[in-house]
Amino acid sequence: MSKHPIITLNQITKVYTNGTVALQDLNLAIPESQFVSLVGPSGCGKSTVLRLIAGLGRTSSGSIDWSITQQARKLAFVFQDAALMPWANVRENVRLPLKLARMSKKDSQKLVQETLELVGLEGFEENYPRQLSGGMKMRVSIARALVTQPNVLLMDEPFGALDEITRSKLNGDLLNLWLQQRWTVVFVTHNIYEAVYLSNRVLVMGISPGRIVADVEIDVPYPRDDDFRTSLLYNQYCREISQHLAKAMSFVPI
Ligand SMILES: Nc1ncnc2c1ncn2[C@@H]1O[C@H](COP(=O)(O)OP(=O)(O)OP(=O)(O)O)[C@@H](O)[C@H]1O
Repeated sequence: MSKHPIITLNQITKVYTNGTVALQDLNLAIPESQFVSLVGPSGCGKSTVLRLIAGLGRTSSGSIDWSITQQARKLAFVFQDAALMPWANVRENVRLPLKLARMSKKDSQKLVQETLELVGLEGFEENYPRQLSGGMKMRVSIARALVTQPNVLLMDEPFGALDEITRSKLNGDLLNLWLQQRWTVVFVTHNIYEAVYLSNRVLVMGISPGRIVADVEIDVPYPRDDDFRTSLLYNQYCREISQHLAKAMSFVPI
């Protein structure tokens, strides 16, 4: 993994028009190909960080610097809600961003099929969203992001609505894909175990104002498997992050 930052957030403050200070003086450098997770109490500004990186909304002060040109930047977003078009089958749902980019059906065909195979959706091309489980819908949503061949993947609690077994399977599959493709990933989750399993680095955010309170490197080689999930080291990382989180949460009125 390159240590060279692809994205640098410099002294970012974000105040929404209603006066909410979502982020204050946030500094963060994300190396190319890093898998970084953001965890923190509800309202600490995790989604705001993702949106600002995506260019959806302006910073109130500070800057976001990229080491690659705007043209070379290919960002894709995955949300918790798969937000599929109910009237279109899997293939057409995945083709949507290419269609919006005015790529012809013929040109997009191979790319769509390759992406469907990559995420394990071969054989489901003709299915409609109502015929798919929650996990399969999320696979379609991921495929729709990957079909654009991004170099930065922004994921906002993508597996938050899934049951544990499905989440665990998708975690493993996502890691395998990342190992092949090495996008830079910024992953928001409320789940510490998921964050530790997936990431090179876990950032714990605090609230009022939103800021980074801990930056923990998960110094464990990939591929990571079930042995890692049951290891002492894994539990130590989870405990360390949980303690940072508890401290951050102690300032949250419940
Ligand atoms: N468009 C907006 N206008 C005003 N306030 C907003 C807006 N979007 C977010 N906020 C506020 O900014 C703060 C940070 O919100 P954000 O959604 O980034 O937090 P989060 O950590 O992602 O929360 P959650 O874990 O609940 O999704 C919250 O207080 C939220 O209410």
